[in-house]
Amino acid sequence: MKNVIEFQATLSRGAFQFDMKCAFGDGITGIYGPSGHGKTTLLQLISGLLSPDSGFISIGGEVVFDKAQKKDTPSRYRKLGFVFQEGRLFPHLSVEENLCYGERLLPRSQRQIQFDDVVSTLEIGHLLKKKPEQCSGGEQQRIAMGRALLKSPQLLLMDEPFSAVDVALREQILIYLVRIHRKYRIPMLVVSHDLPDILRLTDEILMVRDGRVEAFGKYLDLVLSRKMLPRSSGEGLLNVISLYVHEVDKNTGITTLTGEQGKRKVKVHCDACSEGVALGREVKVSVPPGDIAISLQPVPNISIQNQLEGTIKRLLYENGQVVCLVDVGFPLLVEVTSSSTKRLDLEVGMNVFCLFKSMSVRVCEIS
Ligand SMILES: Nc1ncnc2c1ncn2[C@@H]1O[C@H](COP(=O)(O)OP(=O)(O)OP(=O)(O)O)[C@@H](O)[C@H]1O
Repeated sequence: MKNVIEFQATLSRGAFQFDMKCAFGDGITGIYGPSGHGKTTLLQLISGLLSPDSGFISIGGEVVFDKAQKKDTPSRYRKLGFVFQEGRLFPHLSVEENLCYGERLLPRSQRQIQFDDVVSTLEIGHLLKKKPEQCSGGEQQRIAMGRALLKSPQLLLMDEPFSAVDVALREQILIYLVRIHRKYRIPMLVVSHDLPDILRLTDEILMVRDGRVEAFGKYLDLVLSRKMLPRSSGEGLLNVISLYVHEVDKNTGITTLTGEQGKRKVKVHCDACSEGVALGREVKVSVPPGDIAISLQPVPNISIQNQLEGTIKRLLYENGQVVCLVDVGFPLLVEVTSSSTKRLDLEVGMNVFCLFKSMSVRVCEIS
């Protein structure tokens, strides 16, 4: 995969020292880390809102900052779109004028993304004549995304796009972000301190701590290399699995999803799949590792519908909790207490059943 962004920069802000080197490809990368550790600073440096003390930044092959060459392209000339936490729309302009704001800075020849196309992708056509204050939080976020897209950017930067909205709207914003990425193939850097939100979008994660890159890679690799184990119980981890719609039972509302994993067919029941999802469609679902129980045998006469058989591949001990990686045809992370691990004599190589309710399976993306 070609790197779209090459980044190396230092910045001193009082006691806070920022020093990062990283490169990003054309997919979605989640920037994850605790509050105050430099996630926003990274985006601000890439966008030109802040100037590094030293370093080099290139976007899409174009050098936008090079301390040695005294080059520092002003933010408005960098080919990127920035979506802030709270949207930051111009209150005195209509939605339509807000959308056109970014586009207007571009010569016509460089406008690769069309206004009507963006309006229909983000479903904001009915809002065009309104003022931002007359729009809901989720609508304002979509307008901000539209404004960023209409700059025909080579890169989209999203700083906590979910934090100012409630849970239901978060889901919607996630869906629009995936839609934008699929349609326009613009690389995205998405900052969040909520790991599940990031994982619903991507498994490519840059972990930031103390102004530095703590780790960078695929989510499961980071977990298995112990770089991303929860520091406290209930924090963070999530299974995100791609499956296909196999059957929808209209009477019970239960959807059966399947995945062809090697020679095995794995079935997962879920009751959150929206009506009208066509058979055969690919869906991404999430299951929290803490919602999964381990049993040594299948359990008959129980309401729990999902009982996936698999083999324990790894046991990772952290803070009295155990994260167990079970291969059920796909890798499944399961959180168990260390006392249960002892009681069941769980070991690598054992055959087990992973039990979880259909209600624990949440759909996070329908392709
Ligand atoms: N304008 C500023 N002047 C001086 N220091 C600042 C300024 N803005 C932020 N900082 C400091 O820089 C550090 C990194 O801040 P940054 O906003 O990048 O963190 P973050 O990881 O994005 O946090 P959050 O998740 O809370 O947004 C913090 O210690 C913060 O106090």
